[in-house]
Amino acid sequence: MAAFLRKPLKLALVQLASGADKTVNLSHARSKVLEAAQAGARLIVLPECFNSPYGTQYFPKYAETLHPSPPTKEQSPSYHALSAIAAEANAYLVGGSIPELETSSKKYYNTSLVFSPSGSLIGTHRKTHLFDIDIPGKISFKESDVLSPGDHLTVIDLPEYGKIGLAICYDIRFPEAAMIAARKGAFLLVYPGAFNTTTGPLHWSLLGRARAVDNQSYVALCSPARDVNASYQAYGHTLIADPSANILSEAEDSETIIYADLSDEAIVNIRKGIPIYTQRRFDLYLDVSEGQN
Ligand SMILES: NC(=O)CCC(=O)C(=O)O
Repeated sequence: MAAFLRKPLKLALVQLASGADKTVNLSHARSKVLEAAQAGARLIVLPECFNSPYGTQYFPKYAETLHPSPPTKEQSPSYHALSAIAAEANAYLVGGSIPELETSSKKYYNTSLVFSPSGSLIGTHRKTHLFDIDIPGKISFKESDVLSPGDHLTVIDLPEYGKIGLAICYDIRFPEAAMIAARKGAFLLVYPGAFNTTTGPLHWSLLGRARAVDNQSYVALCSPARDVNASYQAYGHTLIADPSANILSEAEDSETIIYADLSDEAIVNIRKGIPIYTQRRFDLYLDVSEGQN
């Protein structure tokens, strides 16, 4: 069986505490990413909306312009900070997500930027499924009041290691995207996310483990730390599941970094033992990865 993960990889997820001041958030993210790199992590992940509070009222205020690429420092301080942090850490960096304003269409997106250890941008993902829910008496949220959905699924090649699938938070509820990334060879599915204290306890861990067991891939969910004074309280519980859907590491709700050592053997062994990859019945149902480039 071909290697999915070409060599062992230490993964770090930073459950970052951020507030209203973007400059402070960027500088705090830098110190936590460097701490993770110092501990040996070579792939480091930040949370959804890592440099701002999360909420529709905040997206326009914190939005940055990413096109034409590369943007200027004025257009996107976060782009430049993340690029510099990745280079300083000498690690791959999934820069959580930031609100993006595409000036030509005047549309806002929830966008993740991924940088290589040399600080080059190697991938982006615009959240494709917007978080529009209404659970009476509990939580009502409508990202689509402000945001537009992305129109691409995202798989990124980390040359020394292999491929990762990247999506954002609510995207995890749609198993097709994860399955497509895994069938394209992703060893890891990464979700910067910010579930809340209603749906978090219900589904966060379940969804992480579900995507792992469906796809026999590693899964990483990276949340902001909970801020009890925020209008939207993130669930926290950043976690890493292995390809057998065991939780390798899980945070509580305060700021922390969690780590896991990923290996190809864990993927190969579960796929040998429970060979769903060769048992699918595409004569009975569609292969969702068919036709996806
Ligand atoms: N930021 C998000 O997309 C939140 C998703 C969420 O909480 C959910 O239950 O799904």
